[in-house]
Amino acid sequence: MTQQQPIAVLGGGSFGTAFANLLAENGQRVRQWMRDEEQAEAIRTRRENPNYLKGVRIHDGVEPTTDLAATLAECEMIFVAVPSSALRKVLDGRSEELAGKMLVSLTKGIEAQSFKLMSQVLEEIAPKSRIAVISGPNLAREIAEHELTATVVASEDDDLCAQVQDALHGRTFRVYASGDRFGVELGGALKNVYAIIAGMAAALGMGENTKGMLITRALAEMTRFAVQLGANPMTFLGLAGVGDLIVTCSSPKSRNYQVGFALGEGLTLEDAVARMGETAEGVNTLKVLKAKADELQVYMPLVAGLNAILFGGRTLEQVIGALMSGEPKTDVDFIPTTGF
Ligand SMILES: NC(=O)c1ccc[n+]([C@@H]2O[C@H](COP(=O)([O-])OP(=O)(O)OC[C@H]3O[C@@H](n4cnc5c(N)ncnc54)[C@H](O)[C@@H]3O)[C@@H](O)[C@H]2O)c1
Ligand SMILES: O=P(O)(O)OC[C@H](O)CO
Repeated sequence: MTQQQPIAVLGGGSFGTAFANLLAENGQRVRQWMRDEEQAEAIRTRRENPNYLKGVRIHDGVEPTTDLAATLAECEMIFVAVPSSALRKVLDGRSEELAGKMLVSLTKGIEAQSFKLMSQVLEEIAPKSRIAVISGPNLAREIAEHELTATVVASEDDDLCAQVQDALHGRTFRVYASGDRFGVELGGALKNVYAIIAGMAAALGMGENTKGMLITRALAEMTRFAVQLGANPMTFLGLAGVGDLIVTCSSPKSRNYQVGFALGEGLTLEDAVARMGETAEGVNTLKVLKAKADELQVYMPLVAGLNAILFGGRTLEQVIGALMSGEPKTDVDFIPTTGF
């Protein structure tokens, strides 16, 4: 009998660890690649990641490894969970090793210079591979602790979506499919910026009305931007849009929210990021998003306001004042009535 082929997860952080465990709990053999041999050895011997998701037992079906070439050679389905700043570095030059493989990005970020989403970077690095993305309201710790969770796998390749659904579906994890890879991935990247703002608002003790306004106007803003780039606005009404926006803007477990909270408490951006100690994609996304919104002339007052506070020397009070006294606007003006 042939042995079932292992599945790879690239990344030794919170999300890579949560996904490796999820797959192993579904009966898959998993190779979790990470760069740090000390961390891999600790997982091998203690069955716990020493740096992330403390207290979560790593399933025996997860084999940590630092051998990337062997991992890519052995696995057909490869989940990528390294930060956006590292993805290109990790896989560049491996086009032939990745040819024909199923590559699924879990990374929610935008490349700084190119404004490419991570699946677009994967496409460039590995043009002969099959590519999908996963995005949704998916806090790593909640997945690892078996809170009921849903996500979206998006690809133009229906068979790939079905195979990913098959690998991930379990008692506590449900996977919806979508053909809108760009919209799903863009939603996951953009919401991180608004989670920083929501964290700031929470630290300042702002009310529930404020939270409702913030999340709804954030959805308006990100959808307006996405439509300008040609995305389907309906995708933003799904799990990878409003679903992820709600969880990330409401939860102190979100690292982007934590950075915002620390900023609201008066820490500098540097100290806020250092105190949190994990990846907060929203900080880099904010910079590239602000530049792109300016270039495309898309009205994004929340992005502009946060950018002015973090990089423009404005105070929070000044920005709130400007946002509240802006010219009157229409409520739902961001979904075109035709064309989609
Ligand atoms: N944690 C979550 O709840 C969650 C949920 C959904 C999506 N994501 C996305 O997953 C991606 C990874 O986030 P995370 O939560 O695992 O981050 P993390 O901070 O928990 O871990 C990042 C990991 O990447 C590794 N890394 C950094 N640079 C590297 C490099 N050059 N080569 C190899 N490894 C490198 C680090 O050593 C660390 O193990 C992010 O884009 C994030 O937005 C995270
Ligand atoms: O911890 P964050 O802020 O990176 O958010 C995690 C996930 O993206 C939530 O879906």
